[in-house]
Amino acid sequence: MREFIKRMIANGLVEEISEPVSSVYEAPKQAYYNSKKMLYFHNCDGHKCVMNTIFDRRSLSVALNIPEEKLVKTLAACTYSGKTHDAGKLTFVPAKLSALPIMKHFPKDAGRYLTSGVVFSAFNGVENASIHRLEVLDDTHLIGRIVEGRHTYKLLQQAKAAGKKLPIAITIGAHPAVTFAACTRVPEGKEMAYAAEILGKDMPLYECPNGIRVPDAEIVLYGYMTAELHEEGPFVDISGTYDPIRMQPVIELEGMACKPDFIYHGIVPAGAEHKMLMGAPYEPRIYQAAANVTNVRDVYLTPGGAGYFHAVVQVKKMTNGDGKNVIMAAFAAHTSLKHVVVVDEDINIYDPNDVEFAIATRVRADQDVMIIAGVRGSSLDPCRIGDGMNVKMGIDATMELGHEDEFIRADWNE
Ligand SMILES: C/C(=C\C(=O)O)CCOP(=O)(O)O
Ligand SMILES: [Mn+2]
Repeated sequence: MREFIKRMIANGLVEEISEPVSSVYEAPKQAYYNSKKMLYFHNCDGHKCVMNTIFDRRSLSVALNIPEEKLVKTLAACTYSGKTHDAGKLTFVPAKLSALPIMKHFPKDAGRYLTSGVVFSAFNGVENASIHRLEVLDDTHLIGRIVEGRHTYKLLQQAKAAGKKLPIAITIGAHPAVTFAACTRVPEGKEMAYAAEILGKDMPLYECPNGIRVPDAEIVLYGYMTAELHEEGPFVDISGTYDPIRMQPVIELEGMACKPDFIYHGIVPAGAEHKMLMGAPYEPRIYQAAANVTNVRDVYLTPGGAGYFHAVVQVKKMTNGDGKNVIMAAFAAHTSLKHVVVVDEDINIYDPNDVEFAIATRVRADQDVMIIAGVRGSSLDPCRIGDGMNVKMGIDATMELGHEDEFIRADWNE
């Protein structure tokens, strides 16, 4: 993380704040409304703290060391083949969460939450790394929002079936490539191979006393995810609305390892960094899936769709009907996607007005709109049915092949 912060400072992308700021509401509120730079607080409850580490495509480009215009294509070409190596054991002291500036973000949140923690877990030789929001219960206990059906949930179910607790470790302030990889739905066990491939180097992993391996980070916690359930939430999540109370697994912490003068990383829910980390990792995945259907040019998860629920896919169709297959490919690649629009190469997918132009002039709703009911969506969608069922919509806003002249906008370069 520190090398990345130095590069962001060198790029003029960091605002350093020396005035004292509270971890309760003040720091999150500043990050929410001041999202054009990384915020580096030098006194957040007396600690160093960064927020908005990745807040737009330029900062993502700096973090991953990939030119901005090549991000989606470069990441889509990854094969999750990076190498890691064991680099020894970490030294821990007893866990004490109150020693960290863990933030309370919104007034009706249930309490303080770790929001940048990458949870590493392993069971029967299968490893996983994913970000989970973690509510603070006391100095040594957290409650994790562990979404049903995802990798961590599956490993916990296996541990419980074997009458065991799931060994876990949590990193705070790892390299952004680690966080980005942990936010990506990659094949089981491949998150750190993806991060190492992005970084272009063999990545050291350090062993915790419970056997879990973690990359370098400012703070490392280790312990066990248990079968015990506790109320978790309410909590403002990606949509900016309060996600409701659910019964979720309790995590019991044993140890904590902090770098001297550690830098804490906080992510304000529904802020720019949250939207980038929830959405950008899915763009290469949708790109890969759409590339199996037709010529795909680019993919964008839009901020208006909370960076997570809406995508625009830009293609050069080979045959009529490709648009509908791209819609289905996008929904398969990102199962929390709710609405997707497929457009041609002449549409600027980063300009909502241009996308709207395509919808306004190239869509006949009786033939170009695909409605899918009874499908699993995101548990974070306030209009979900139950805890995740939903209705999805795809819009094929591409021109009819052979009739492009009727749709292309006039200009003076003809
Ligand atoms: C709860 C989740 C993310 C967060 O807390 O920001 C994951 C949501 O997973 P879905 O599959 O979209 O329900
Ligand atoms: Mn995973």
